[in-house]
Amino acid sequence: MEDGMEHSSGTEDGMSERSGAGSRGTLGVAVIGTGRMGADHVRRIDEVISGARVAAVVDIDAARVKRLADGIEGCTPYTDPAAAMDDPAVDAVLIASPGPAHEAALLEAFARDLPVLCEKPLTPDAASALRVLEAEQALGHRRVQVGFMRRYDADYRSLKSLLSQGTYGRPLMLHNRHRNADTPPGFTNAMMINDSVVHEIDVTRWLLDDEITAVRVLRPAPTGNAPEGLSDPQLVLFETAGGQVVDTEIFVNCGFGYQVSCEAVCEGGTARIGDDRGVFSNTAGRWGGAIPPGFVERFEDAYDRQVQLWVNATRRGEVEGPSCWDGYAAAAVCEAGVRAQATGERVTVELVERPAMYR
Ligand SMILES: NC(=O)c1ccc[n+]([C@@H]2O[C@H](COP(=O)([O-])OP(=O)(O)OC[C@H]3O[C@@H](n4cnc5c(N)ncnc54)[C@H](O)[C@@H]3O)[C@@H](O)[C@H]2O)c1
Ligand SMILES: O[C@H]1[C@H](O)[C@@H](O)[C@H](O)[C@@H](O)[C@H]1O
Repeated sequence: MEDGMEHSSGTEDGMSERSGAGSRGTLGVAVIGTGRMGADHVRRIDEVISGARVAAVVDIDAARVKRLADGIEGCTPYTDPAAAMDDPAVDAVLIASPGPAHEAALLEAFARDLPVLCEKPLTPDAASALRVLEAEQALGHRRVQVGFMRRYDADYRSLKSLLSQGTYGRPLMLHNRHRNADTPPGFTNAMMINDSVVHEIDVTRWLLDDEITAVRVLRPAPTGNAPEGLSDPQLVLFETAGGQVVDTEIFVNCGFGYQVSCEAVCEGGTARIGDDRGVFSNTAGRWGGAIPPGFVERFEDAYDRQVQLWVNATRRGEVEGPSCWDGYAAAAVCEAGVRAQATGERVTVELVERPAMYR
């Protein structure tokens, strides 16, 4: 299989510099944060991914990591990320703690020159993302792949290749829809941008190969299904440096399931992904298909491919995929988006000059 997803012992090529990794032939991963996403990555590395194993699990919830580690051979539980990274069985780190905890874990990984797959967002604001970007530059080489997993989804990859090949001519606009059935407790207006729209920020930059320069947010009358204080849905508008306009409907309490779609409007036609997944049926005077309940089901293949390609690249001693620059640029757009949301104004995005390491 192209991405090396089948179970096999794999070949031994260029592992991380941590002693012992090469001779074991399998990448020992510490998963930091074992909640919804981290526990799913633990299962994925344990059951799906080839060439890697879960060497350590880390969470501030000691009982949780003990339970998880008990079910995995050779896996040690930790409550302190730094202690896990000092474990000689750990060659690489997957960060799946909440966004505000990412910076500290990233800096600990840099201090040990360990490769990292960091769940989105890189960090929750532009200043901390810039500190991470500068710390990685100080190492002199890339260490981080950011978990913008939509870049690994088959539909998004098809759309990207249509746009790159110019099949429909120059792209003029993107129309995105991003709907979640409901939100976890404590979900805020800022999280609608930082946690949810951050995916559209990344796919916009990636699909159009351009930076986002300004953001506006419109807030229609909210649904009665949203928790008190949450302005849901919202319409987020981006302008790009090349003059394209991108709209994103973010609706995180739509109630009926998980839907993500993207339509590119180009000079010579349009291309749309995300509407037609799975079995299409006709029965009892109705037609239609199923809507996945959540992101885990919708993007399962993308998460698998993202982690497998990270493991493959890491074992070759390389770093691929979304970079700290992508994480920083997304954080800067998010920050502008949160300001635009609060003020109703058009807010411009300020970026530092792109360092040579990320060109
Ligand atoms: N790519 C995606 O589609 C996707 C989907 C969901 C979540 N995420 C991202 O994954 C990350 C985790 O989200 P989640 O939904 O799993 O959150 P969660 O709240 O379910 O889990 C977070 C876990 O981290 C632990 N934790 C908190 N602080 C910690 C620290 N300092 N060190 C170690 N562990 C700590 C918590 O105890 C909890 O078990 C976030 O960055 C989130 O944005 C990505
Ligand atoms: O953290 C999650 C995750 O990133 C999902 O992919 C997204 O659809 C949700 O809106 C967000 O809350």
